[in-house]
Amino acid sequence: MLRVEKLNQYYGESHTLWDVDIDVPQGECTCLMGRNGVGKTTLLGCVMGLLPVRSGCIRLEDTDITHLPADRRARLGVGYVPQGRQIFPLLTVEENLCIGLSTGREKLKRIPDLIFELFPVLDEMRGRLGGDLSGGQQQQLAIGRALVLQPTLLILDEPTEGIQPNIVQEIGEIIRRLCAEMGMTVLLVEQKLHFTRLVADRFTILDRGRVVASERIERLDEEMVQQYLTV
Ligand SMILES: Nc1ncnc2c1ncn2[C@@H]1O[C@H](COP(=O)(O)OP(=O)(O)OP(=O)(O)O)[C@@H](O)[C@H]1O
Repeated sequence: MLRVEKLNQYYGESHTLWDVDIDVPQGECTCLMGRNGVGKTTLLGCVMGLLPVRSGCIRLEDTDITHLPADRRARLGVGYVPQGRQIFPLLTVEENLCIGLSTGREKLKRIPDLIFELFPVLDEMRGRLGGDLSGGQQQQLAIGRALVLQPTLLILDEPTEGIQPNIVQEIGEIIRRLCAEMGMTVLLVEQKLHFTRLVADRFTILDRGRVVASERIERLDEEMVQQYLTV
């Protein structure tokens, strides 16, 4: 579904991603892992079209998207939930959800019922300001807002960061449903190991901008955890 090949990225003269290859199969959840600063968010930024790449290739199904602007990628079905959620605190829940409607692949007129089915709390809080929601509810809103565009590939950057455990569990179950029941493809950055083992089918570990492991999640062993993930 998504294939990144020999990707190199620089911030100025600083070489950040080195010949990165990653394969994200259709209908599965792939987790990008690694310690702080290894390049996970940078890689997501490249896939989303928010950062230019120096060389290499990014393919979405049969389309080479390496040099397409971010809005074209969104229209091709790439949804993004950024780190820190970035919801609009002074807009209501409903207004936050509506933001993406007109930029979708088809011009959608209303928020799909699925969003409120997945996140009943957003239905209950439609009229409340985004800024009044708890951190967990804001994360649900950010995921809901990305789903309004009905993406085929959903990208999430640390969706459980700073969130209470019961909502972490709920978000995990929703990601599983998106893949298993709706055939959505998910690429996620996550640091919490137990959450990763719960939701991911596959993992890729980055270390200092390079891919050092790419396997099915059952193959994530203690040695890799110690070598590349433990701080
Ligand atoms: N805008 C920027 N300009 C220059 N260097 C940057 C910029 N953003 C990130 N970096 C550097 O690029 C490297 C990779 O950062 P990145 O945020 O992609 O890592 P990460 O694995 O997502 O880390 P974290 O888990 O802390 O979010 C780091 O050394 C970081 O300092």
